[in-house]
Amino acid sequence: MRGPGTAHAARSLAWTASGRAIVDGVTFAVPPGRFTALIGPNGSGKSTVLRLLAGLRRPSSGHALLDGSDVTALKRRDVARRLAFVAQETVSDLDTTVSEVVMLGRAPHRGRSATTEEDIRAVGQAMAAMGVTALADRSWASLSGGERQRVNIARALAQQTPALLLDEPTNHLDISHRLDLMEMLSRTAATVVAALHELDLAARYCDHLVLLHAGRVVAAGPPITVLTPRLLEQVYQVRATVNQSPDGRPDVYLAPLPRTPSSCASNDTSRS
Ligand SMILES: Nc1ncnc2c1ncn2[C@@H]1O[C@H](COP(=O)(O)OP(=O)(O)OP(=O)(O)O)[C@@H](O)[C@H]1O
Repeated sequence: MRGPGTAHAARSLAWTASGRAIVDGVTFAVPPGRFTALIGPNGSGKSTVLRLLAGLRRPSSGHALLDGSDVTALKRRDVARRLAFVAQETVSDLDTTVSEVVMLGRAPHRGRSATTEEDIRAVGQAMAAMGVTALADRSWASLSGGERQRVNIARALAQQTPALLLDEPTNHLDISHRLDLMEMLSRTAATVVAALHELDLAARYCDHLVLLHAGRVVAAGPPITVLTPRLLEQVYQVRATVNQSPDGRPDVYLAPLPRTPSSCASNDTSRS
């Protein structure tokens, strides 16, 4: 185990919207101090489960546990001292500088009191970790998508929580920043839970995967047990070749399923 990260768990979690079960009977445990990815196709419920774990959504039934307590029963400030959440979308027209955005991560620690040396140190370290120090005085509105993503993650790091919950943190990042981020998340002592689309990165960097499909858990465990050709075909409708690398991690190669004559006919609109 890497460090003193928090323990999170979903117990029979359900969330319903407009009469539709979006998350349905989801149960899994997040190993403390490890890097867990929620994977699954678009609309499978990854963001919803992440928000339920963060206490940002109230389950229709079941429980999201943070160190054994129902997260919705805890005070927001207590939760914000224990977990930082990075959302998928960012507000685009904030009239504020990058260093002010990162300083927002200190709010759970300082409340309304004046900025301390510790706040300044935490903000500086977080900006350095995400390579955004040179952007400190830039206006948020002027940043590119990838720069905003890195600043948002810096804000979460400045919160100095024992857990990081991130919704598609690699969004907008170029390949080198993606790898740097995954490396950092795999090394931190904090518990990390991230919704991810890149199965190759999940295979290489994560300790634990939870595969979701239509709001339910299809499989959970170490990457080698979850990223199997059978499960990937069943959930993503792709053909997967999986080899085990010397370090025991899966090497995943994905290709489209061969098209059957009937699927070709139904997709071909040029003759109609
Ligand atoms: N407030 C809402 N009202 C109605 N439907 C919703 C609501 N929020 C989410 N959904 C639906 O719930 C399903 C799961 O959404 P969610 O964002 O959790 O999926 P996801 O796995 O994170 O998807 P993606 O990979 O596309 O980001 C989707 O079909 C979405 O349209």
